[in-house]
Amino acid sequence: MSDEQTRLGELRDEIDRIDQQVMDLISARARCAQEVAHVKMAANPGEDVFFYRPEREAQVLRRIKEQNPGPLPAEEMARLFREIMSACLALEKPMHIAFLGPKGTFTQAAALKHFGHSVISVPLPAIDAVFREVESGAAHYGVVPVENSTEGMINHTLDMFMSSPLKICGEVQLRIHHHLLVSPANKDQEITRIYSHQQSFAQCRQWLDTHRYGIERITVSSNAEAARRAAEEPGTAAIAGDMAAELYGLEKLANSIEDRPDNTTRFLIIGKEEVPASGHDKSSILVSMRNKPGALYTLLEPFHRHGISLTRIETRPSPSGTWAYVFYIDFEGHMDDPQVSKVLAEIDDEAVELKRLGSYPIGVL
Ligand SMILES: O=C(O)C(=O)C[C@]1(C(=O)O)C=C[C@@H](O)C=C1
Repeated sequence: MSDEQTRLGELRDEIDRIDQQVMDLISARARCAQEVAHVKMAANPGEDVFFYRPEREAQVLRRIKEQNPGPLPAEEMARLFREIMSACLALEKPMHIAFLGPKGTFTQAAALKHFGHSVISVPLPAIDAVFREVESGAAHYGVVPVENSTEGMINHTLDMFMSSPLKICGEVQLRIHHHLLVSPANKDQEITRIYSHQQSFAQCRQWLDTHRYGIERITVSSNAEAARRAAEEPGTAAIAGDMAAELYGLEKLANSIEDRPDNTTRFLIIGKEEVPASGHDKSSILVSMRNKPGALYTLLEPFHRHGISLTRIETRPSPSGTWAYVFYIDFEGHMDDPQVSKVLAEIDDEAVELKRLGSYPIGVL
């Protein structure tokens, strides 16, 4: 046996021993999570038990990132623990997560990034259908896109909060990489049509104008639908992401064709519960102000005075009348924080309506 083979043998024996220890420790952790479930059920007999604890998960993942000794990158270590916690939660209670489908969309990728792969993910055809699924209790939580760094807000999601009783329980950001995809059978054929979602065409506009100018662009309901069509129709391609490419067995003609290298979409987790503070949180509100001079100043000034940072403000037309507006505001902090409570109390005095959409941990992964 060569020196190399001897050394490899020793190292692999060591890896086997470590794997056994890792497995024993993960199993001990899973038994602990089962015990946690019993404690939660005993404390709330006959009631809805919230097994999923977003604030606790955020704290665990933050600690892992802070204390990771290397050589694995902190992001990678957090992803491994994300999956371990996901499997532990599934032992407590299998979670049904509704998302804007079909299968293979970026929203599904976001749902799996946030909850891990041990959930049951349920594709639905529209944003309002995701809200309804969670409102009816058919799904425990929902995942919907809310804004893209290139294309701006997804107004349909914002507008749903005007009428829905659901709360925002979390957020997750996903780097969006679009690829030009073809079926292996069509690889050498001339492409005469490209399918994609309207947002993806917008995010790849310059690349398409430079590299595929003049080829017909056909807008469909999702990237995954575009990939499905490209898999079936000769002479076509799709612009979609990795999940859709994998699902429909497509090959990449061109990789990461989004115009902006930082192209990112933010998604919201919606559910029925209010989430306690995790120590690093964000909150969202909807406010409708009287239409009078200085209304926007009156709304924003308390945030400035109490030292609360706004992370987003959007204006939407109010459903109640012409030229009336609703402000959608995200800010740092939790609604239980004394400073935040003061700001909201002041706004409440001035606003026609203030709706608290929820406080939730700032996305960790
Ligand atoms: O701490 C809890 O409440 C648990 O249920 C345990 C645990 C975990 O595996 O760490 C599992 C699911 C929750 O979402 C949060 C954490």
